[in-house]
Amino acid sequence: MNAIEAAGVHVTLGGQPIVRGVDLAVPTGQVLALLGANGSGKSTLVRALLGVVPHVSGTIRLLGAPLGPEVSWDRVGYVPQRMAAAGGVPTTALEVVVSGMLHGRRLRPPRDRRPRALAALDALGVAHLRDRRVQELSGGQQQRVLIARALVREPRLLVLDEPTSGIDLPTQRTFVDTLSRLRDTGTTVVVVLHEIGPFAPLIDRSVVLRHGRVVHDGPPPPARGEHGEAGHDHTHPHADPEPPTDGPDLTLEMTP
Ligand SMILES: Nc1ncnc2c1ncn2[C@@H]1O[C@H](COP(=O)(O)OP(=O)(O)OP(=O)(O)O)[C@@H](O)[C@H]1O
Repeated sequence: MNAIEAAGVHVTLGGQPIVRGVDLAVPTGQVLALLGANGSGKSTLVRALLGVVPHVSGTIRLLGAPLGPEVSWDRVGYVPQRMAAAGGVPTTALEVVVSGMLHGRRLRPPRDRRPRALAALDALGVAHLRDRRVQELSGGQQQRVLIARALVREPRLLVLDEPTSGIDLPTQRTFVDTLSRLRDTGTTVVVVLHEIGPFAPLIDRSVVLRHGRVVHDGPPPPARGEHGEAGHDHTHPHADPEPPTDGPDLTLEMTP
């Protein structure tokens, strides 16, 4: 079975086409890296796949069910790129992680919530921050709390949007180890990255977006330091050049 099955997905934001006809089938247990320049549509695509932003056309299935209430959301973990403003409500790191155990059909956290949340924080090296307000944590610390919130669900599908931005290298390695263990249990992982970096040993497949379209789908590009190899320029955080804005796409894509 495919953990994600998307066909012909188009997303429009602010009147602009951002995702332009993406087909993506991710088999259960695969670890897929989604790469592309800034603005190429990576975040928008994963948000559409999870129903966070609407798609204007195409079909999406997650864990075998059409996007909607039939999806087993309790088994889907999502780490957004940034922590949404908590609206001034004081929330501790532990409370944020406990919230990861809630979903539409379980509005009360399980009895063992505290040890489970603490174990998840500990796996990311931030157990000592459990009682701190997340608003007062650094960006990297907040990011680790968000990852812990996604892991505590024991997801079958885990989607991470640039999870290691603002996280130091030793912690990135610890996180990659945690992900390896998840992969060994058959979890499907989709991770948006700028650089494959320490993730290299984990990645089974890479998909590169450009102007909201898939321009590469296959083995991961070579690691850093191999400049000049095919695919190299797509994996760096340069801005995606302005896409063609009018007329039939095909013609304009070919305009020099
Ligand atoms: N809510 C929105 N309204 C209008 N345009 C948007 C909105 N959100 C994103 N965009 C535009 O969509 C394009 C793709 O953005 P997206 O965040 O998906 O790219 P990305 O590949 O994830 O980039 P980055 O690597 O910088 O995170 C950008 O040009 C962005 O300005």
